[in-house]
Amino acid sequence: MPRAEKPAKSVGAASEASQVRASNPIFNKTLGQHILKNPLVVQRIVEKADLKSTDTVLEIGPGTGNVTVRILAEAKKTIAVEMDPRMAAEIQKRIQGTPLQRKLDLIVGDFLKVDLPYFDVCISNTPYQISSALVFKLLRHRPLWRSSVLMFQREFALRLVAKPGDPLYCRLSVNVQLLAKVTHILKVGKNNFRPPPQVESSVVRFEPIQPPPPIDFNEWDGLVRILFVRKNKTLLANFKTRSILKLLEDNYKTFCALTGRPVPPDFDCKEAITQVIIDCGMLDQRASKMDQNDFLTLLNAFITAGFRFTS
Ligand SMILES: C[S@@+](CC[C@H](N)C(=O)[O-])C[C@H]1O[C@@H](n2cnc3c(N)ncnc32)[C@H](O)[C@@H]1O
Repeated sequence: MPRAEKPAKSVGAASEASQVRASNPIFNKTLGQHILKNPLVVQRIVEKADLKSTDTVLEIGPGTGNVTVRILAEAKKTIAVEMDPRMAAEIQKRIQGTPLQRKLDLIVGDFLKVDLPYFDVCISNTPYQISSALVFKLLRHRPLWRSSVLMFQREFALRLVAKPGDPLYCRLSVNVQLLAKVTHILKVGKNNFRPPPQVESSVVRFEPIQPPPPIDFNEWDGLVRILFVRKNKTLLANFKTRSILKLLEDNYKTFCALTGRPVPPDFDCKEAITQVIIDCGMLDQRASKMDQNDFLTLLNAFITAGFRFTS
């Protein structure tokens, strides 16, 4: 994987960032190349990342470097992963011979395929076509980082932050909120980009939950997937025999005992929840890995997904 050369130069000040101008390449829409042309939006994004001068920043898709030069001016080091070699050449040309050059480590490759190094903060005007995979790659990266400030298509951003009861609440919301605190921080209109995309955009800030919840993420995702796929089904219709209900009830009581959760007087939900647990191979001893908050998030997801709990 080629990396940018790093000749020794002195560290630059913030004002130098604005003097380093981009040229005008032909943009490839299939790679999501919509360059942020409004310096005020760039500034807001970088401000929201609360960078320290000691930080190593990961930038995904630096493009021609409009965001990169700002980050370079504030952080100790920037690792930028860019898939398009033409863009990588642009950014190298842009900072060549400036004090910013020695602080950039440019990786030319697909973000979804590269091994990520350590970083404190991630900032990106993301390529929207890989939004979901990008988010989960970041959230499952170890060691965990401090925060990420990322631009997405507006609807995707709203799904990230949606709460139970919101029509946009979905598997993505449940899974992301299990792993991070997510906040919508800025709406960005189409005209702030060149060329303008067809959709509106939003900036979202992530702070990972530390320590990460002690559950197997793939098992958890399996549960949530079933919740949303079976939307509007009557759960009791899924039970082949009534005898299974006794088994499920025992499982549920074990689960409550293990997690210190009182068994609710209205017991309808437990059948549904335990069924999901069983469907995913998470019998009582596996379920004990979930804590009460995880369980309640799951319960909320269940109800929001439109399950009816009676026959
Ligand atoms: C929306 S543009 C952002 C450009 C620049 N950061 C800005 O805001 O002006 C997305 C950038 O991500 C790059 N890109 C697309 N897919 C990528 C991938 N899988 N890995 C790394 N970079 C990618 C594109 O070439 C493009 O430069």
